[in-house]
Amino acid sequence: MKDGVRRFNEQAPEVKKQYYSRDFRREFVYTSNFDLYTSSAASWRDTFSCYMAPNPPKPQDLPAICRDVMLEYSKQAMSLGEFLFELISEALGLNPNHLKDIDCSKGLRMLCHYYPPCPEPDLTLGTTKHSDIAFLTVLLPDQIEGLQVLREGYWFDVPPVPGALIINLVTNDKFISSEHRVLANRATKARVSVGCFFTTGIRPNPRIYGPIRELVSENNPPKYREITVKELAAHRDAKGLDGSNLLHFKI
Ligand SMILES: O=C(O)CCC(=O)C(=O)O
Ligand SMILES: [Fe+2]
Repeated sequence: MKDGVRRFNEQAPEVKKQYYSRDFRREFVYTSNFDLYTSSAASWRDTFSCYMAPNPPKPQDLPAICRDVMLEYSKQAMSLGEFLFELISEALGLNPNHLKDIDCSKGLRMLCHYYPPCPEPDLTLGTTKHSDIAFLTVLLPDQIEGLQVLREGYWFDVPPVPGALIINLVTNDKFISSEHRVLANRATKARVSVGCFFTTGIRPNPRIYGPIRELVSENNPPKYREITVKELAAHRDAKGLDGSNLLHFKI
């Protein structure tokens, strides 16, 4: 999959240009800094993205150079995600199908990042501090380091482990969705990562989500108000990457 991201990004600008857009309603969007106009600094990275579920793109909407691998990889990520939702439901003391039954695994958005070597890495970041807004993220990182996670006020490097996937998720603060960032790339080769985000994003989805009713009580009251996935995604798009987007919905 990472080779596919590299192949796409290392094509001539004239070839990539046809996919470049800032209209995120398009099937396949290749862009640089989705938050260019809201963020205080530009990040040293390009990204292509696509919603792979529940309505997969038509194969012809994907660039031939990474089409097959995107379709196959997202299928595998979907099965892994469904399995993880079962485990997480059990870990929360719920029926194993609980999170699947409320459609947490319904939508899948793929974000493929390409971080070119940065000539002045102390002046910017690859990805600014944020927490993911999906129910669950399956991240395939690169062997080139850069990813850091915030823990008790300190930034810790996430060491690259060959073949490992990093899992991130959102709950009523039972499992905390970690804040993380990526440093600008100091290597001589581009850094690549692939995030599979379980979310329907800005696509229509009337379901209302909030802290799971079975888990809240007088002693453990809801910490967040109920919202739609679209509201959360629209908030993130308007505000850009900036710390925890969920905070805005905290009661
Ligand atoms: O590139 C990475 O390792 C992380 C990217 C990331 O945090 C994201 O896409 O939300
Ligand atoms: Fe992230």
